[in-house]
Amino acid sequence: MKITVIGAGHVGATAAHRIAEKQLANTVVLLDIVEGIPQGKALDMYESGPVGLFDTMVFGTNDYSDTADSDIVLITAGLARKPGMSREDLLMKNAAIVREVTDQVMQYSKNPIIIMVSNPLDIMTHVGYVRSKLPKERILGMAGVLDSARFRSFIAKELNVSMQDINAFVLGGHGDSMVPVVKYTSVAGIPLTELLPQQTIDQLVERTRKGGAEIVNYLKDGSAYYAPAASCVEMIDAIVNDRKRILPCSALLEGQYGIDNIFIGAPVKLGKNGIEQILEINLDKPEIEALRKSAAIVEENCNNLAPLLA
Ligand SMILES: NC(=O)c1ccc[n+]([C@@H]2O[C@H](COP(=O)([O-])OP(=O)(O)OC[C@H]3O[C@@H](n4cnc5c(N)ncnc54)[C@H](O)[C@@H]3O)[C@@H](O)[C@H]2O)c1
Ligand SMILES: O=C(O)C[C@H](O)C(=O)O
Repeated sequence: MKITVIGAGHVGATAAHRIAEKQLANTVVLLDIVEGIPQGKALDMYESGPVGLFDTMVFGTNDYSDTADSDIVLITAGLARKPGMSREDLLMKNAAIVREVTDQVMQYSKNPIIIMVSNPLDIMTHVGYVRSKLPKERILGMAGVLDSARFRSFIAKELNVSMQDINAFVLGGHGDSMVPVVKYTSVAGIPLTELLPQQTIDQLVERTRKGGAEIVNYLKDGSAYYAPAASCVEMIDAIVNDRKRILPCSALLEGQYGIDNIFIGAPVKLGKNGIEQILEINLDKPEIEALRKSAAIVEENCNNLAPLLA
């Protein structure tokens, strides 16, 4: 198993280290446009092997030929937002980067599974899909696992219970219009609505929607990376170990939920072939409307990018 991580910044480097530590691949390639950074970070990671107890080969490069025949490619290259910015403010610059990166990746790997991370996430996943020409099962975006993890962590803190017992789904686009689905949120199988008053649930939902901005406002010069990297690795683990996990991921919808030809967060079954199924769960009317509204925002941004995608 060969896994390439494009972008040796905060998310990319943290994810590469976790992949190596968990021995999810024999080889991890870390690639960045900046010379020296991927080489130095990868060597540092590799040298942690004897004490971290892993044998994964990790190496850094600026040369795409080193990524040849990758099984999985995680794309984290691009700009991160600063306080006051929305993810959509990164659209044009990151679309140009993701386009170039995807083209380069596909020159050397014929049939990888690509996991997009760069923002604005759902739109960048669309860019990756159009440029890579991969089957829709083999390109997906990471956001729902992260947004759900944030929601789960806030619930665990509020109730003072283990995070392990909390199930939650955040669907929709990875932006302010994301859709935390309270109906399917439970603590050890007990519906959240039986454990917390609606007002508290509403506050946790709102905090989840603004979870990315909360971190950006603390960091000032970049965005979250520990929880994002952990979320990427959960998806990679599901694919590498063919776990058939049901996880919220940005996937190409073709009619599900009344949404067509748009990448957006939906529950998917993730295994060795990538997206093995998109689940169409029963949503209440306000949730369906919120999901479609979220999809409309993604669609509008994709339309703005049409000239760049050609
Ligand atoms: N989907 C999510 O939930 C999620 C979570 C966190 C971050 N992100 C996004 O991921 C991206 C990376 O975030 P970060 O914190 O790691 O940023 P970062 O600035 O720390 O790292 C980005 C890296 O990309 C590299 N890069 C830029 N252009 C490149 C190119 N053409 N080819 C190869 N590498 C290139 C940079 O040199 C840098 O090392 C941002 O767009 C951010 O918004 C998404
Ligand atoms: O908030 C951001 O810009 C980064 C990422 O999308 C996040 O949710 O942490």
